Amino acid sequence: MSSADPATTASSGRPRRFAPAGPLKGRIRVPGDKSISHRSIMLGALAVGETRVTGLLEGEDVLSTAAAMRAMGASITREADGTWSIHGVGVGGLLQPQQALDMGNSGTSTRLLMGLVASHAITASFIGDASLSKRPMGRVIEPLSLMGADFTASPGARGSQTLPLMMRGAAPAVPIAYRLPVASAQVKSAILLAGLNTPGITTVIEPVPTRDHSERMLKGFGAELEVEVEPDGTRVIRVRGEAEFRPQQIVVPGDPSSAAFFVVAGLLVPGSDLVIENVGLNPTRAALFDVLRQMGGQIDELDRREVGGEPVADLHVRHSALTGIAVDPAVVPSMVDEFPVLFVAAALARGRTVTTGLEELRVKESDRISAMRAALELAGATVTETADGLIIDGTGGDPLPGTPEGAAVTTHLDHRIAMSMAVAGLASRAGVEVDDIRPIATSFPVFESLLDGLADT
Ligand SMILES: O=C(O)C1=C[C@@H](OP(=O)(O)O)[C@@H](O)[C@H](O)C1
Ligand SMILES: C=C(OP(=O)(O)O)C(=O)O
Repeated sequence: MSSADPATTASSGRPRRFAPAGPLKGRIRVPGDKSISHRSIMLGALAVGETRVTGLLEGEDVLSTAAAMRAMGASITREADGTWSIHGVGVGGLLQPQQALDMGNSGTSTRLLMGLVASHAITASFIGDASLSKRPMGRVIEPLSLMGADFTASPGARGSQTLPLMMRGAAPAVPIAYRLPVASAQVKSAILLAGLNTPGITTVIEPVPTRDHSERMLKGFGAELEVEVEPDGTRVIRVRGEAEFRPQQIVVPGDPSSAAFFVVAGLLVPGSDLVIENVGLNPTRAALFDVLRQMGGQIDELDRREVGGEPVADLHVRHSALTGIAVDPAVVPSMVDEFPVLFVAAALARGRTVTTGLEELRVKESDRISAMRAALELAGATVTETADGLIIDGTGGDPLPGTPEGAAVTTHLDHRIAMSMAVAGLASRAGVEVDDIRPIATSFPVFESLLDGLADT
């Protein structure tokens, strides 16, 4: 979604009603993992020679990353069979972009690319859509400024720590040892990426583990990176700068955050029995499936294997009677994007589900705690909002009433609210009207066609 596109205003959204469905049956394959796709393009763009990527997610967020890396000198093309070919510029070789980098709706693109630019002698302006322009960038501005980068708020910014922002990188940048004040893989990755072109050793101290795709992939490309785990679980990640990258052949596994919508739909819609193939199950990502199993969800892993250095399995999901639980806040980073759809599962469970420790959800594409409270209430669920989560009293398996005639849930340019409420619609009596489904294309462009295909069979 281009930030220059006037259609990004909520008033001109594309609405859709998601109607109750019959059993979901069959086999589907969800697109590639968004986090891994972003990183394949960024790291491929730093390797001299050809990196080939199969299974890349061709969602708008990843395409924003690709456009930005092209603007900074990489050659990135898609071949007819869907393989992506990347010829990079070498670590330290990024070129001055001639135009503002349009990050669309993507926080990952913005924060990770700021990391890359921070240790190059280039200046870049970052712009984004209305949702991204509200999101906090102070969390990367602080460490990257310590490394020597300089940030200037542009006219029109809401504050000094939101887009549009102009940044001037520093070469040489200064290596830092930085303790993450917030559990964020984006902040961790921004610092590690900045460290690649920084002399010496850059250290990130991570008290609460977050997704580790950057660490895995940086090692694969040849960076000298080590992770030390302290007795209390704190991870100390060190990367040596002035790295030389070897181009890679990357196979991107299916995105567990996209599979999540079909897993919950399969659990909630009576009679469903489906297999979702090739789902990435990296332990730093897969906590939703464990939580749903604790609630009584029948989710079996078939043919567990490795794809592109990540654990993968096919997930067999059957309709299940769910029971509410208190979700352990320790799992939050390993399912941070899956809470909106977990709330939908909770709305149909028997008894109460309590979630805590979700402050970070308030600074995603929307405030996902309050957006989901409002959306579920409109669909007839019983929900209480707290400072750091939702308390949901489920129906015990009965469908939700659905949205009243003439009313639609508001998605606030947030793909995960739109898809979660689509799932709620399948498990409702009257259907759920969603005000704007266009944001779904940021992470899951084939969501509707997969859903409609399953419901037809
Ligand atoms: O590093 C990544 O690829 C991501 C990290 C998470 O964000 P935070 O680091 O802000 O938690 C997640 O919400 C986002 O969808 C993707
Ligand atoms: C938070 C998300 O993405 P990003 O931060 O990249 O916009 C998401 O996909 O749910």
